[in-house]
Amino acid sequence: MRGNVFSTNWKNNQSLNAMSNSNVIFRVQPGGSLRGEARVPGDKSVSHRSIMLGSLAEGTTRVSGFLQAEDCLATMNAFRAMGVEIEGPVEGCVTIHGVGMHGLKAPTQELYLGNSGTSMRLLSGLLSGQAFDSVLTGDPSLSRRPMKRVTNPLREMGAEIETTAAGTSPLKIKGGAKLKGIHYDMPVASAQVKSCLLLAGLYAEGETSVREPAPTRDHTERMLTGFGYPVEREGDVIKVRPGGKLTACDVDVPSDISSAAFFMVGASIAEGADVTLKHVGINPTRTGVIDILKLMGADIEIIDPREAGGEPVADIRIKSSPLHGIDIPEALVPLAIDEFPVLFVAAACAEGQTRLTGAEELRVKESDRIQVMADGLQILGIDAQPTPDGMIVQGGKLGSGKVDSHGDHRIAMAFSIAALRASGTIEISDCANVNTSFPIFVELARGLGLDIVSIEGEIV
Ligand SMILES: O=C(O)C1=C[C@@H](OP(=O)(O)O)[C@@H](O)[C@H](O)C1
Ligand SMILES: C=C(OP(=O)(O)O)C(=O)O
Repeated sequence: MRGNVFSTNWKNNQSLNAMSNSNVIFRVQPGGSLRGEARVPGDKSVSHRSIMLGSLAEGTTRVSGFLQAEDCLATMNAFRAMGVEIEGPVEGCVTIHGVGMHGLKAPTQELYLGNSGTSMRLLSGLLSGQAFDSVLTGDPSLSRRPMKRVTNPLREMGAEIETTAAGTSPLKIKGGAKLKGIHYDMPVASAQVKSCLLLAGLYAEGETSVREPAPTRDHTERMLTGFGYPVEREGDVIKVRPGGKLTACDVDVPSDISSAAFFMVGASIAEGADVTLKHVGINPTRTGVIDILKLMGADIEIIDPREAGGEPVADIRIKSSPLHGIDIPEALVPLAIDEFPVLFVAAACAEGQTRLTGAEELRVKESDRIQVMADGLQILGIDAQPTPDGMIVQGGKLGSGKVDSHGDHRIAMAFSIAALRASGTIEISDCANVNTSFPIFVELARGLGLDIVSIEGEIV
């Protein structure tokens, strides 16, 4: 069985991906404003977890608001390849026929996870506890991202995982390892590492506990609880024990605050803007972007806070407002970790200096988000100085020019938003990966008033 899994040709998957990555260029005309109401697509983190826990549950889980984007579809395909029957997605609805904690089947080929760090890191924990072998692969960006942060503690638990010499994927996970619970003090504040270990802990002997150095998104803990699996939290330590079961339930996925963030910044910086974003997840472990923008002077109103599917949600109204530079409090960094590309754009449009520190994690995302954003802002005429763990940005006048997103969805969308305050056209290359988290970005942004088009370009 193992030979079978390990010998399949993962390069096939890679070349398929390379073909679909033709140079999609976003061309955005300067100025204009954003007005109206919109519902951005479902939360990526919650969507991934709904597939994982729904698959391991007993019974049928119905998910609504599921993010139909490449990253979450990669997770879905992985579970289908392990024998789980999943219907959809159709208009955000997915039906998962759970197979129970021990019902996954050996995949007959490598599990290709595209661009998705969340899929790879969470699955590495879950698969370490299975009886069968598996191999996890990804696209060139994911294949460069650090995996020792999960493989080291998993090996401490008894997992048998092979990586490249650099500690990157492919991850070859040997089935049948006897896992034992450990206590792990996480050196970085990472929800992916925490979730990986908690999922491995469901299959380990004894207690698994994880200490987070700062609060990180807690969707795994909330959703495990929602599926009836006991999770304990004592201060900054989260604990699970084996032997429980997951019971299928309905999951209502809120809109992704990380996608909403582009329009929060856009509406703040554009003259005369007034935007309401509907049904956005406002889990306190995700709302750093609201806190940071408010500290910069943004006009943000939280309307009708309520609960949906175990997660707090609200409508969010943002009106244009002059922003000023701040020193971003380090405690907010993990709570806004995916929002810094667009927050750097806010900083470029703010009066005075904005300083980010304590954010070295940004260097190991889909791209080096510190360097890539600083390079692009400099091309647009902004004084943006990268530092090892952040950036110093002097607010100024955004010009025009051609910038490279380096295949990073959040960089592509952040520079699109910058056009609202630019003096000329901004052209962004390598934007195909916007499909990983926000496939309807161009359409939705146009609906709110951004003058953006997506064109096929030559690969130079
Ligand atoms: O757990 C998750 O769903 C995520 C955690 C974060 O990564 P880290 O855990 O690496 O900070 C975030 O950047 C990513 O987009 C999604
Ligand atoms: C970092 C991100 O995702 P992932 O780690 O899942 O690739 C992101 O979406 O910004």
